[in-house]
Amino acid sequence: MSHPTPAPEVLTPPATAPEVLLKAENLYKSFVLHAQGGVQLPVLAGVSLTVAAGDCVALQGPSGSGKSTFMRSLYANYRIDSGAIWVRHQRQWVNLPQLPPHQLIAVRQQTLGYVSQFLRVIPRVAALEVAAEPLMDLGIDADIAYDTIRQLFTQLNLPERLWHLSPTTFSGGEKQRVNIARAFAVNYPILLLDEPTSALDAANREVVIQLIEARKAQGCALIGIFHDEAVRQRVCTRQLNFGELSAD
Ligand SMILES: Nc1ncnc2c1ncn2[C@@H]1O[C@H](COP(=O)(O)OP(=O)(O)OP(=O)(O)O)[C@@H](O)[C@H]1O
Repeated sequence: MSHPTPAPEVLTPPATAPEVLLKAENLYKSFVLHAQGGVQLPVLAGVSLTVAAGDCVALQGPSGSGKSTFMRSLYANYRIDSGAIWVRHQRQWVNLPQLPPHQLIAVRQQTLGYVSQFLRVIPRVAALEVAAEPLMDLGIDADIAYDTIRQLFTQLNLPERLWHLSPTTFSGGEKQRVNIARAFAVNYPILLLDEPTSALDAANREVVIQLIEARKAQGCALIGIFHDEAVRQRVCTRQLNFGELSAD
């Protein structure tokens, strides 16, 4: 008598949650106005945020509620009063406020990118060089670095006649596109975006939305301030409301 062959067991792989790449814990930050009688201005009071690969978190809240302060603290531009900012850097967790300067530079070169609203320009340094600098700092071959930037400039519709000029005289939107090319040229695992489309027309806003979507799909963790609600709704997966204490 033959026995029925047991049906093979169907093995479904365990669902794995996206990897957490940044964890801000209980941030406190106040400004002390030394020139105005030492007045203390509390801005961040216990803000926490956990961001995983593929996430895009919008910082939301009224003007003056602390969005930029939080973002600058995440980049360690501002010293926080207390709390921790854990960043996944080269397969290890590092706490940004406690890093010695040379390690902070390494985190900013390899892991944590930042698109500020304003491009810092140096007279006589061409737009191509300004945008290629982060790639060159990583030791990328100059030909590859410049090719990457040419592609991004083309994608961002930055006229070729401007590429070899210093961005000193560029319009706001042209400077912003140089800044975006600079940050998107590197494959940072974490990207901070401070109003990346504020000076752009509709066509270039769309290009930036596509760049952000591509980064999300690659597993980048993004945190941004987007005053443009249409952009925010397209790219953000959730939001951190200032006034609330956490978005874990
Ligand atoms: N360097 C600074 N020194 C003193 N006070 C500051 C400094 N930076 C920000 N502030 C104060 O901190 C508070 C929060 O400012 P912040 O720029 O973080 O707000 P925001 O939510 O980004 O506002 P907006 O949407 O208008 O850009 C404001 O009251 C501001 O005056």
